[in-house]
Amino acid sequence: MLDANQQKVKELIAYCAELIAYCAKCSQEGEALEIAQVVFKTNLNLLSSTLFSKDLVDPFSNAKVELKDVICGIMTEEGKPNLVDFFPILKKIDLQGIRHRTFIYFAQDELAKITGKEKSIEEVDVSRLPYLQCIIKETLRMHPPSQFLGPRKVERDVELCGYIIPKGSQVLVNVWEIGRDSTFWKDPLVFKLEKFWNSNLDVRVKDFELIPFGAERRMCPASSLALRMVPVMLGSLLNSFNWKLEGDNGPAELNMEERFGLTLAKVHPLRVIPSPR
Ligand code: HEM
Repeated sequence: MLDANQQKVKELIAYCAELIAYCAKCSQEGEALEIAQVVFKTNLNLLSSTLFSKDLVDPFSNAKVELKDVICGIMTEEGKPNLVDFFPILKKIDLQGIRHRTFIYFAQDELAKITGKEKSIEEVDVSRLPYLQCIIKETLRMHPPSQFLGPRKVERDVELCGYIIPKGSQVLVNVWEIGRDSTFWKDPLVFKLEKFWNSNLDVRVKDFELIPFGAERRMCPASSLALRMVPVMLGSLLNSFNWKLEGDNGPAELNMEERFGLTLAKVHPLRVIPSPR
C-alpha cells in the first residue's frame, strides 16, 4: 500500500511527463521558457486534481497563469513592511563560479548514470542522487522560499545573545540571514555544493543553521512531500535536456536579485532554452 505522500509523488511523476513534453516542444522550436511559470502550472494541476479532480491549466498553452501573478502580487504586498530597513537587498551576487558549473555537469552526469539519460526521475532514484540533493540543499540555503518564520509571540522574558526580549514581543526568525551567516557557513555568499557533500546536515528539524521548512510545532506540514517532489521535478528536467540561458549571457551574468515578500522570488524570472541531450 502506498502512503498519501507516495501516492502524490506518483501522480506528480505523471504530471512531470506533461512538463517534459512541453519542454520537448520548446526544445524542437528553440524557444525559451520561463521555468517558474511552467513548474507552477504542473504544481497547480497536481493540487487542483487533488482538490477538484480537475486540471486547471493546459501545460501546452502559452498563456500566462494569471493566478500566479495574483498570488505573487499578494505575497509581495503582504511581505513588504519594514523588511528593507533591516535586510538590505544584495543586488548582485556571483553565485556561479567555474567550480559550480563543473558541479552542475556532474549532476547531469550522475542522473544519466543512475537513471539512464533522458529519463524522468522516479522517487526510488532520489536517495541514489547525492549531487542532486546537494543542489537542492544549497538552493534552499541561499534562496529559502520563506524568508521569515513567524511572527511568534514571546511567552516570557527571554535573554538571547545578551539582549532581553520582553514577554509579549513579536519575533520573526530570518531564515534567509541564517543561511548566509559566516558563523555557520564557509563562503556563505557563494553557491557551492561542497558544503553538503559528505555531510549529514538535515534540512528538517535537527540542524538549525538550515531551516527552510521551519522547525518544531509550526514546521511546514508538507516538508516530506516537498522533499520528494522537488528532486523528482528538478532531476527530470535536468536529465531530459541541456539548458541554456536565453540571450547571450552566461551563468556568471545571471541576475539573482530577489524580491522580498512573504515568499522570495527572482526579480527577473529565469528564462531558459532546452535542447536535446
Ligand atoms: C520547498 C518547498 C516548501 C518549503 C521550503 C516550505 C516552507 C514552509 C515554511 C518555512 C513554513 C512556515 C513554518 C513556520 O512558520 O515555522 C511553511 C508552512 C506551511 N506549508 Fe510549506 N513549504 C514548502 C512546500 C509546501 C507544500 C508543497 C505545501 C502543501 C502542499 C505546503 C504547505 C504548508 C502549510 C499548510 C503551512 C502552514 C503550517 C502552519 O501554519 O501551521 N508547503 N512551509
